[in-house]
Amino acid sequence: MSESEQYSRNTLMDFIDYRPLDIEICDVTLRDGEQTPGVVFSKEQKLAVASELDSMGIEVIEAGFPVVSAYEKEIVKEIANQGFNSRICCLSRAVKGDVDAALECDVDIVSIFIAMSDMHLKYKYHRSLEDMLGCAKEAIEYATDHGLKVRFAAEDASRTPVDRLKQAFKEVEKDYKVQYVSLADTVGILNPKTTHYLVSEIFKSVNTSICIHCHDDLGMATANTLAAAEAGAKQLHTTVNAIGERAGNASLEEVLVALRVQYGIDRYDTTKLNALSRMVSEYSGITPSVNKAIVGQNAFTHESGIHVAAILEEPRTYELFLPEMVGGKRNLVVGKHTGTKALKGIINSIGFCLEREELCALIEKVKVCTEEKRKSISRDQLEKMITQVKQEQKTPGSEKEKFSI
Ligand SMILES: CC(=O)SCCNC(=O)CCNC(=O)[C@H](O)C(C)(C)COP(=O)(O)OP(=O)(O)OC[C@H]1O[C@@H](n2cnc3c(N)ncnc32)[C@H](O)[C@@H]1OP(=O)(O)O
Ligand SMILES: O=C(O)CCC(=O)C(=O)O
Repeated sequence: MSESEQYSRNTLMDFIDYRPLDIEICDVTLRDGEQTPGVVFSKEQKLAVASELDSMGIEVIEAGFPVVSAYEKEIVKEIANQGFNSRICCLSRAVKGDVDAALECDVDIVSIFIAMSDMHLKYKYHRSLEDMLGCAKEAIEYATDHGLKVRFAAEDASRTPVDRLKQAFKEVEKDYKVQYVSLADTVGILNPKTTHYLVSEIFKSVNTSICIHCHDDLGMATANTLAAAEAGAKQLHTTVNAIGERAGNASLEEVLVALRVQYGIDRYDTTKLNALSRMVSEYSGITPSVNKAIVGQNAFTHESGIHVAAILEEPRTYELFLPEMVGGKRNLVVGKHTGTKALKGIINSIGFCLEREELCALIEKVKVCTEEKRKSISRDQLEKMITQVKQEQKTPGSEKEKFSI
């Protein structure tokens, strides 16, 4: 570890008793991500995203929900037959027809879900808990009898009594071989503490690996996913660019980078994250906000004079990790908040060299101009300004030209 990396470590982690995480990622971009209103991926697009996820080392890819349409089924089957290292999973209701569709797709795992919260039982199914659990057990039995591995997923788990979840998971565990039980925070009601409590309680009472599926309605999906991992969840669900129902899911980018910089898990190829984000952004038509962590346009963009001056000495002063780690690029912007050191560094980097007075004149011009126009200055505009300043300095007494951007 370099000296600057050492300085950049979160030493507060040393005071907390973290156990090493035993996790895997199940990326659900192609299923929950596609449930974003208006998003429809083509077969080629889903294959391209799956291929990138596979090459990054993502353990499980949820390729779709085959019963949704004939085309969806065809795509899931094609992804399942690519020979990826990632295991391929698909979604299924507790309905024989859905399991049949999964079987036709040659997936490795089928995720059979039911909700067991009073809310969903009453208003969605209009059926009793016993009835729905019976359907789930039948579907699980049918799937396992036909050689499918099964994840038993509790939709709306975060609004389901914990004892009810424990009981249901125990019953299923007793009679069937399921690979995972899954806890979904379907409406994003959890926070890191309640997530930790929920997962710890289930962890104590089951012998099956636990999955966590978080939504971002309160902006806590990534934090909750990590809290779940700390409480013993094995499989963490993510989507690229955090797309998904309503406010989306836990972001793949955030979870992978947090796992790396906070927990030392570095087996995923994070250098592909920015390219993958752009791919999903193009295919989904949804651009991440400029200040989105890791893949947003501003994630490595700096303007403030004090920051840029320090970054020119050592980027880690104002960057938790270097852009190369996530396939990103640093961008130093000239604008209202630019200082002399920053400006000098930036103009030197593009091949200009100014005397002290010229530099002072340039910075004044930059401030006036950006405050008037209320935007930063492009590279071309900067070069023109430099030429103007040089000209003005050569002919003292000449009237200063006003720069317009
Ligand atoms: C939390 C989640 O993300 S869950 C996944 C959500 N994803 C989707 O809905 C994918 C897109 N959906 C679709 O294309 C369609 O809704 C389909 C193909 C799944 C079903 O279509 P339809 O057969 O027309 O049913 P419809 O959507 O009207 O209603 C859903 C039915 O499934 C039932 N159902 C819902 N979840 C489950 C479940 N986990 N197990 C069993 N039945 C379920 C509902 O009770 C309802 O039954 P009903 O028709 O007897 O009232
Ligand atoms: O838990 C799962 O795997 C699926 C459920 C889901 O998508 C949700 O509840 O939001």
